[in-house]
Amino acid sequence: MTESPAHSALWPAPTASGAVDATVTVPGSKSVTNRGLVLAALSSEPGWLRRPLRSRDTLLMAQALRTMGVGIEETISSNSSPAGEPDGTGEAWRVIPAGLHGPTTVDVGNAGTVMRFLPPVAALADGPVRFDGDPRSYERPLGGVIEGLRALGARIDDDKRGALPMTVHGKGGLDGGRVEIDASSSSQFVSALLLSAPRFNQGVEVRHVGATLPSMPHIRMTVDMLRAVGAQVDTPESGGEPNVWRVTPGALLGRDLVVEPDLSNAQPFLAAALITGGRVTIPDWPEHTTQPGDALREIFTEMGGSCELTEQGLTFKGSGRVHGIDIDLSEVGELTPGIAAVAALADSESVLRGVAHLRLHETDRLAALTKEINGLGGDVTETADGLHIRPRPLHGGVFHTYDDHRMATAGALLGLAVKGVEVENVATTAKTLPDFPEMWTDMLSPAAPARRA
Ligand SMILES: O=C(O)C1=C[C@@H](OP(=O)(O)O)[C@@H](O)[C@H](O)C1
Ligand SMILES: C=C(OP(=O)(O)O)C(=O)O
Repeated sequence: MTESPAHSALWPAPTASGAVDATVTVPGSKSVTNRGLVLAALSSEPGWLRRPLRSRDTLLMAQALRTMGVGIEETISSNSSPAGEPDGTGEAWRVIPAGLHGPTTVDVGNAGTVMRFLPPVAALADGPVRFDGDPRSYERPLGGVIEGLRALGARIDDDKRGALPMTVHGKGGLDGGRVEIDASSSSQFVSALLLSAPRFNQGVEVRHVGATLPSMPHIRMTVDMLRAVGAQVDTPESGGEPNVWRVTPGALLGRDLVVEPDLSNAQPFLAAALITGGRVTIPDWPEHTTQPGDALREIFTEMGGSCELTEQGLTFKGSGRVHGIDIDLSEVGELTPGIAAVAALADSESVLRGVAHLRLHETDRLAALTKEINGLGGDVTETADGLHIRPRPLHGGVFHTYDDHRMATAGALLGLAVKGVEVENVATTAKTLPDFPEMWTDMLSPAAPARRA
């Protein structure tokens, strides 16, 4: 299977020579793009995804759907609306649903969204679909999806019991019904079963029975996007039982979806304003969103900045001071590496809590952040469910990334304030933000041109 390239190349992280002042256009959301692709593929009519994210995770998703029979046409123009009118949105993908079929093999890379969202789709296909991916994908939790699908009527051969690689023996449909799963290791188990559920014969009732459930905004995103294509979903928030979601069977509509910028990928740029006491504007920041990255407005304000949402986008200003923070990040776990990097440069200690499940992300993020920040002279300790960060004067050195895009951007952040930081394999940012090194350099250049992704 395709593995992320083993780059040992070192990228000298640029030091900021002063306060940054830039406008940075951030490409589309990974989470929205990959949900949009799955829902469009399951619809009863063609649909459009505009400004999709083009990165390793989303190209793997598109390729996997294609190999199961779905048509995905990529167009890059300013004239790509269904009516042929100029719409100015640039890249657009037209998704043409078709009968899903095997036999085929899906490469999940190390994309949680691909390895969790697609097995239920494969259960609807006619024929076997083999799932394989990067070595790390074998270690990431999948039990809730496998056991959940079995309970709903699917046949799955998982050679290693509860993990990849595995084969889903699709029968062209799935009974569906009630299922209990423990999604404490990943909210994506719940999202996965909900996304395909309108196509299950009986829909689904998913009951989460574990002690904790991370990343609730991502489950809300799943529910919102299902409703936007015509699905009927009952949730705890809509008066249902706690930890229970129900999806009614029914046809999904082909829609025209404009993908929001990825607010979690906006994090390093906002953090640059905070660390340097500068100012960064992110155009197209949505007024309302389910993306967890929206929480950065509050989190980085508490850490010493201020922000304003205008027609130009979100403008975040640093004050020249960076404060530590004591915070439960369970809802927004994917923001942890960036927050940890900022916290290591703060004027007081930080405690980051509620993120034990990060040990099973792209890498063990708690161990990796501790080791790499301490390798530069920091003082970070792992707790049972997070990190305790005591800022210390840092020095240069190699910041290892463990094939984790968010480790690479965390290293770049430290490099802004610390001379001689070299980020190993910055190319791993291709998972969700292939242009990161170029965008970072542009942000730091005196002219700081506004880039259109
Ligand atoms: O559903 C999604 O799009 C995601 C859910 C979260 O996963 P976990 O609940 O496994 O943390 C998040 O960390 C990941 O980056 C994207
Ligand atoms: C945890 C992440 O990704 P994945 O979708 O692979 O779980 C992430 O992007 O921080």
